[in-house]
Amino acid sequence: MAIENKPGVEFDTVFSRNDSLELSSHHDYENVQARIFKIIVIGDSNVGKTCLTYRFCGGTFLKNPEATIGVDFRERTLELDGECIKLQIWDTAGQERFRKSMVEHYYRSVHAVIFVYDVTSLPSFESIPEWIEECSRHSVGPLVPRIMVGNKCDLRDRREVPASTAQCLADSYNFPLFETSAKDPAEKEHVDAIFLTIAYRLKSHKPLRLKQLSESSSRHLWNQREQEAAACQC
Ligand SMILES: Nc1nc2c(ncn2[C@@H]2O[C@H](COP(=O)(O)OP(=O)(O)OP(=O)(O)O)[C@@H](O)[C@H]2O)c(=O)[nH]1
Ligand SMILES: [Mg+2]
Repeated sequence: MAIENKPGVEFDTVFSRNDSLELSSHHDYENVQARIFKIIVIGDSNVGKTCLTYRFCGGTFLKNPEATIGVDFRERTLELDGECIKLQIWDTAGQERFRKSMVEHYYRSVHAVIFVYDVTSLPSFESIPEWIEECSRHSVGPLVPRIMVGNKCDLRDRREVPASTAQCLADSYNFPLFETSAKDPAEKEHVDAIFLTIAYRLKSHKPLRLKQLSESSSRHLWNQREQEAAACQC
């Protein structure tokens, strides 16, 4: 469950000048040096972090997701204005017992942070300041872009968090706010747009170079072992 990088799950995406979106599995990036950016997705359990990241990287709504243990990795390569950029997305566990040994790894060398709450769960929204604090405690610099996402907008009659309240909180931190649904197919392009907003902001930032990819991959393997060990109750 730890490393998800199956063929067919990662999509290459080309953005033309007018930003219209085109998914393609035929682009050959093998010989292209992609800049790699690490994005972590944080928030209470059950808010839809896994479904959102799966929607972005896999293109579909993931039915019956299990609670994330430690972290799941997904990635998607984008071509922005002719430049190849790889977003390496860390889908973190919301449940304390599944994240405690991993927290240091989540925040290390992160390039952007997405805080997710569920618009139908006031407690998940009220937790956002704690997640923001945790992020700051782990020395994530002020220049690292942060955004807030309210998920499950499709459940209109169950909404507990008014958009205006969420906007006030986002404004108080100076974060952009997006509301969306990982489930509603009509929101698919909006989910893409959220990650695209981050990608454009990161384009001018210092990248994690390819050289570091192998180091980072071995860390993932190590993390996987650590998760397995943590999950073992014996
Ligand atoms: N209606 C609706 N349900 C959603 C949406 N996104 C996720 N869900 C449901 O919410 C539940 C939790 O989704 P996950 O993506 O596993 O939540 P998570 O934040 O990854 O949870 P942890 O891994 O425990 O931290 C699942 O039953 C999903 O089907 C959405 O946009 N709309
Ligand atoms: Mg999850």
